[in-house]
Amino acid sequence: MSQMKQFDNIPSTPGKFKMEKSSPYIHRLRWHSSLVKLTFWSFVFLGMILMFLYKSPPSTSSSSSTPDPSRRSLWTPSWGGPAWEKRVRSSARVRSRNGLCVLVTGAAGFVGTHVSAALKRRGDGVLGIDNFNDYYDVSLKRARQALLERTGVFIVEGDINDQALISKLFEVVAFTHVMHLAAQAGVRYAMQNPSSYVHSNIAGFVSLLEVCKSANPQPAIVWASSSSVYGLNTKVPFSEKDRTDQPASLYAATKKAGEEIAHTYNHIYGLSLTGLRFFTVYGPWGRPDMAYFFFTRDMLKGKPIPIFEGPNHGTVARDFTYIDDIVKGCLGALDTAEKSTGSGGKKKGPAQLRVFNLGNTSPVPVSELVSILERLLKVKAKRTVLKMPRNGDVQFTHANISYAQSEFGYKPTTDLQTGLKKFVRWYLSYYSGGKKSAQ
Ligand SMILES: O=C(O)[C@H]1O[C@H](OP(=O)(O)OP(=O)(O)OC[C@H]2O[C@@H](n3ccc(=O)[nH]c3=O)[C@H](O)[C@@H]2O)[C@H](O)[C@@H](O)[C@H]1O
Repeated sequence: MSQMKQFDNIPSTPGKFKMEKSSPYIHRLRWHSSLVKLTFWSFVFLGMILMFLYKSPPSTSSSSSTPDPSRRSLWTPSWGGPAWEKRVRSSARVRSRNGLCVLVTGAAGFVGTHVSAALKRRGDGVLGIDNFNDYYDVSLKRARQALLERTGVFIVEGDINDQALISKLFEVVAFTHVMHLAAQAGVRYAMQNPSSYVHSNIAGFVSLLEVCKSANPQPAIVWASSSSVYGLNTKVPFSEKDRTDQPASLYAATKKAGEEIAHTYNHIYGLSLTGLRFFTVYGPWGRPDMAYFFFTRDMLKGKPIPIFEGPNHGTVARDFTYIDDIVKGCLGALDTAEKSTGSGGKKKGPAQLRVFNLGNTSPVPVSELVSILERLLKVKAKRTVLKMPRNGDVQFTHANISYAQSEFGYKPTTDLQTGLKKFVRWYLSYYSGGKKSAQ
């Protein structure tokens, strides 16, 4: 303590320290005190170095992580080390004969959670990765993570733009498949934060493909495109053969870009790539930014519900698709994905390139969705009819699913009434008793 006092007396700004003429005794005293100071600071410095080495992951490569610059980063990269690798290996271990070994990106997301759980249930090896960004309520993502952890799925916290991390995962596990679901979703939010779409849906996808093309063996990749690529098309139902060159939102444009990028990596490197055009997926553990979710929340709070209508009071409708049907489609696409043909970054022959609609084939007007919710919640909605804003929305979507049906027997079986019933049951139990509040 007395020693500390001595140090306290030393001016902290060396430039302001005034040297005085002094006696030899004082000189000796100063010299002695300098030695004590030097020893003390050496220990402090050494301690800091040891602390730093202890805290940092053994792999130096994590320092190259590049979280989304446009968004508050809620995770600190911490990966690597024997214990971490053991968790990665154990989560990805295949437990059934001929099972797949799948890296699921966006595993704490809505579709990612359901697909990961379904794969794990069949005995496939599953490892998740998610950056836990704050686009919507992070606690919901954490709850999904906890759910998956209970089934033995480990989610690595990291960004798909972190090539060092993804490469490390491929070093530790020879994934046979990648289910790529990490994305910046939402058609309207693109007006507020355009760069987050470029970061996740374009740069992130390219980063992931760069690692996949160099992996040995290369995995087969199934990834989430979107019904929004049909943009301003008016011919229904939407078929994979239709044009997709008039997107109505930046979200749609980045998904369309993803389809072109997939073509390139398939062509140059022999990567097997399957894009799935999801049609307004809904269900338990869903995304709070989607209409069915926040309509439910706001109706329960007695708040008004903005219902969009098209020109001339035209109906706005969606081919709402229940999550379990989407999961079956994802598994079907994974199971029928052929192997990539390249190795070590070199193409050896032509590889599979596919794109499928995964919809429900029966569009429902948004006003009808609200009526179903009214019956299920036993609440009268305060409807406010608004003109559909020109910020990314399209008036209707309707999938032709015959291609997915013929390739892997895709056949949706859940109508909106049944699916919403399951969603509402989940919603009420998840947010029960005011323990958690929907944001
Ligand atoms: O298929 C997709 O690829 C996309 O599906 C989803 O987009 P959308 O179909 O637009 O879903 P969602 O916002 O729930 O609006 C549903 C309906 O409610 C109407 N809607 C919406 C908001 C509102 O305030 N009022 C309203 O009437 C609105 O006009 C619409 O008719 C995903 O979010 C997107 O990430 C992507 O996956």
